[in-house]
Amino acid sequence: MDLKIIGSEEWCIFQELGIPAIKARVDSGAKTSSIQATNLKVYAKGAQEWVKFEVNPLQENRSIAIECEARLVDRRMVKSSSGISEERLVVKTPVTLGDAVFDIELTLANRDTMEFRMLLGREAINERYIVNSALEYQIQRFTDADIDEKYKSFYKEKTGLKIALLASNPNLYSNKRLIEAAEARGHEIQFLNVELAYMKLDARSPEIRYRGGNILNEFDAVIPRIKPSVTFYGCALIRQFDNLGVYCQNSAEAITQSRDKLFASQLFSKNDIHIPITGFAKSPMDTKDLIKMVNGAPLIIKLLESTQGKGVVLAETNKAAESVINAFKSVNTNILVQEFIKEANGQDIRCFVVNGKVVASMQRQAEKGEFRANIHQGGKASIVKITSEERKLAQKAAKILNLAVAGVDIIRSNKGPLLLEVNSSPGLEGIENATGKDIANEMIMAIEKKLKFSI
Ligand SMILES: Nc1ncnc2c1ncn2[C@@H]1O[C@H](COP(=O)(O)OP(=O)(O)OP(=O)(O)O)[C@@H](O)[C@H]1O
Ligand SMILES: [Mg+2]
Ligand SMILES: [Mg+2]
Repeated sequence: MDLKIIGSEEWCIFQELGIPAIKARVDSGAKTSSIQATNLKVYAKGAQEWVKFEVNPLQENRSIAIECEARLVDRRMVKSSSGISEERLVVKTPVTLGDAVFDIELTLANRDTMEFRMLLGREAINERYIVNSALEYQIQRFTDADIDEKYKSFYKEKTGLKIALLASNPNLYSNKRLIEAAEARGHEIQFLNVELAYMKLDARSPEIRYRGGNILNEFDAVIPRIKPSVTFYGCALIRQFDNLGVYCQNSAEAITQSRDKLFASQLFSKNDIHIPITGFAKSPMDTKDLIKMVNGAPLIIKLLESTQGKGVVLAETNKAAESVINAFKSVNTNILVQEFIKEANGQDIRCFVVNGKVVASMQRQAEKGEFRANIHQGGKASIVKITSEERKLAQKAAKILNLAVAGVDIIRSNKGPLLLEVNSSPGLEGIENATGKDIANEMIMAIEKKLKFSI
């Protein structure tokens, strides 16, 4: 029999799979051929089992994913390099090598760390070819221009950005508004539940996958809306998106910093941003002096990690302050002790900062008999005109924490405006309703601007 010479690398075509060209490493050390495949789904087609899978046919390019389907002919256990046995699916489909077309069995390798997206094994080579590993492309040679031409139709023309909304509840007002605003501007936006995404940490091919194995690799930007209870995991995910080159509207570092009231307060005082006098101590032995230090009762005690005003307490007398502080300490809870700004009369100001500018602001008035102005504590929002000092304070605070989107809370005191806190996922409902402004749209436009995308 007259056997053809085959080199160490060859181009294969899979007409039925819809793969116009894929470079294979000829590997006589492997029995069965294999192809890189992700998102595998087995299904029944009549009496047969078939499998759907995606192939990224070009090396070092995950932007093209071809959806394939082929008949499942076997399931085999293979030992991975880590020694763990895994089941691999084997499909059968025709392959074209130059003039020859023949059926080939392919193991679906569910990983994309392969340098070559395909390996051509002995079963396919034997009785057809003689391998001369000193040579390449003996069957067919495709130039870069040939490959560009073959894949031309796969490069979709971009009409908008692909944005991921990384949050927990798609039905929240803020999340619904962000989805609406992105779509209104012609972008594609996908809701991702923080807790359903998972990561692969690897220097060569880091990944983020989502419930069911889908690889998330097509996003241009992420809007993080991380609730406090998932800060740790959410920030790890944001860092992973960042590592993959995806723009994150607020960085993991910025979110982490802003969530730690003590750390944020230290950053503020270091940068000459005025806050109410604040004390922090570990030992209960100097509680009396701690109270004196912040000008005595009435004073405010705050849990380090609190939201919606839930962990903020007013102690009216020194005695009350002392027992509350020591009670928290006895259960090892970190708290801040803060002078009470009585003259604020239960009011505070929320400034919504986007890309360094205050885009809206509102005043919140606490319910009668309550000092906390939080909407969740029954506070009422209204429109307010802020002073230029307040505007500068809000913008500076967001800048110091490096937050592109921030809800900056300010309290008006006899000493002038004081910074209360900065929120990295400020709610949209209160401020949009109070001001009538389209803040969601501002946030989407801010992403376009950062990515230099014009619509
Ligand atoms: N030192 C203070 N003096 C007077 N009032 C204060 C003081 N600190 C906080 N408040 C009031 O209590 C409210 C809640 O406080 P703070 O914003 O620090 O807590 P929070 O639980 O983090 O709320 P959120 O993150 O939801 O805005 C403030 O909006 C303000 O109305
Ligand atoms: Mg807060
Ligand atoms: Mg607050």
